Amino acid sequence: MIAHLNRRYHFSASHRLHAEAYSDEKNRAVFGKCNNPHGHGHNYVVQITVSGPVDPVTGMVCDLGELDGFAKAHLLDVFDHQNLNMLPAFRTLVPSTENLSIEVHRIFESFSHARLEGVRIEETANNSFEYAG
Ligand SMILES: Nc1nc2c(c(=O)[nH]1)N=C([C@H](O)[C@H](O)COP(=O)(O)OP(=O)(O)OP(=O)(O)O)CN2
Ligand SMILES: [Zn+2]
Repeated sequence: MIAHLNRRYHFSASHRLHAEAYSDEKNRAVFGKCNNPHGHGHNYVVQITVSGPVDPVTGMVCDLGELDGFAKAHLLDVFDHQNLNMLPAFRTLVPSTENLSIEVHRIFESFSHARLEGVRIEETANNSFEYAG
């Protein structure tokens, strides 16, 4: 019996949407206020979905503690209170939430206690993005 487990994590980070391939003028035209050189911040909400057989003894897909420990070490300790543009993953990649979702998915592919089904990130109350690999 396969079940899905969803878990939400929160971190705050700043970013600037800016493509090196574009001129300053085109960056301003494409990204608007999000191209402000001083950046701006978000309180990101990351939802991780994993799946697996329900263990007949524990009744669990996986122990939430295992997922929380992985998220702390590989997500929260890496992204919280950081400037996303300065992180290795986004040195040459625009830190849009689409790209952030793909990066977080890449990270959680290494979680070994259940199968990663997808990543959903809320950037603001109005914007959310999903990536399922
Ligand atoms: N396709 C994408 N478009 C945009 C992204 C993104 O990640 N992918 N991100 C942004 C911004 O980072 C921006 O900060 C979001 O701003 P905005 O759309 O204005 O957000 P809200 O509408 O929720 O906030 P308001 O204060 O109501 O404007 C932009 N586009
Ligand atoms: Zn933003």
